Amino acid sequence: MSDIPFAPVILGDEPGSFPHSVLAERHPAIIRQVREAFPYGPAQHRALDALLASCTEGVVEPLPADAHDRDRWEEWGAGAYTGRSWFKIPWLWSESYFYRQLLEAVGYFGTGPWQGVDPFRPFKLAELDSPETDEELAALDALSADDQDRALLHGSLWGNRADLGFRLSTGDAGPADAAPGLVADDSAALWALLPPSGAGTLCLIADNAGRELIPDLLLIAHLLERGRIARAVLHVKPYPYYVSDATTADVLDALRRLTGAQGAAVEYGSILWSAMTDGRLVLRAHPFSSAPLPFADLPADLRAELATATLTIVKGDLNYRRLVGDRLWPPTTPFADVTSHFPGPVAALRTLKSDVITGLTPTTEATLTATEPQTWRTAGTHALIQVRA
Ligand SMILES: O=P(O)(O)OC[C@@]1(O)O[C@H](CO)[C@@H](O)[C@@H]1O
Repeated sequence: MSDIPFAPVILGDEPGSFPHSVLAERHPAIIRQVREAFPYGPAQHRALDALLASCTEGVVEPLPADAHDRDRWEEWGAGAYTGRSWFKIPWLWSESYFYRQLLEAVGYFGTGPWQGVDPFRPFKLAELDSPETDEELAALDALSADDQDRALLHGSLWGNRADLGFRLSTGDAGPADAAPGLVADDSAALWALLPPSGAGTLCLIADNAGRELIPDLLLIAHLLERGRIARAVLHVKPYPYYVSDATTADVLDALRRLTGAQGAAVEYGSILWSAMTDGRLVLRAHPFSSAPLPFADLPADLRAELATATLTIVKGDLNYRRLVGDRLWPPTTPFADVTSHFPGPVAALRTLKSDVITGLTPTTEATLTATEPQTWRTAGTHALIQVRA
């Protein structure tokens, strides 16, 4: 990465900027929603009050002395950021730490009865049970064999619009815009890495549960069934994160949703069920998956594992920020340059929901800037498929 231009790390300290609005508005809204979603007791409400005060007007507070992951967070930078304003440290770090502290407040990591209760589960289940999910599953019945590659890839890509944290503060994404929906499309390179009769392994670093995870699972089932891969490793979060990020429990809920559906969805569900049973589909919930750090800092074990993959698909906006670095790159910075640290071939499937962007052509950047100067980076109305082989 030495010959690529310097780009500043994104902070949340500029009023009016997207990162500032996430810290100042989205996080308080998430605390409010979580508070209303469960009959939490007085101690949990007090802890949520304290988190609200800390994250809006206060400073980063340390984890409890006996927190199981206190040392890990020290390694991830807690020593440097404790005592500082949430707005004046890297935005990626602030956001991740917010979710860690929110789980602390509701007792997720405690030894009491709320241990392991996902504060976002009601939102995730509502989405999984929605009529939109029914429609998306029913649409599988109409897919011809020739359409499946493209439709399932695009289903997984645009499924990334279904992000509950995003919708909490903005409402659903709007209609398609003047500039093309796809701002970069390396799908030919992606398919070239996954030829029929492939014996390789796909790693998919998942993003959201529900209406994003279902199409991710459908894509995996399709690739296994078509023989484009022999094995898949699905990386999920070790604990609830960014409201809707997928955990193991969410994968199981999604799988049950498929097997309990009708038509083609059931067949996809049973492909996945048997692949999990016989070891062709493996789940991983590595602690680094919810680390506040870019993928350039992958720990050695995860780096070695991803190095063996035929292809790693990195889903979603947050994972894109971690893949290329959460920095204000010039939009035409080559994607291959900013992902040269990654241990193997990598594809990003992402709808644009934050300021980070790389790999655009000058023409695409100019069109977007001219037609949608305020919104193209963050509104979730554009998407990209970028590949570094
Ligand atoms: O990773 P995802 O689900 O696609 O998006 C996560 C997101 O909604 O959260 C961040 C702001 O909180 C942004 O990176 C992005 O807009």
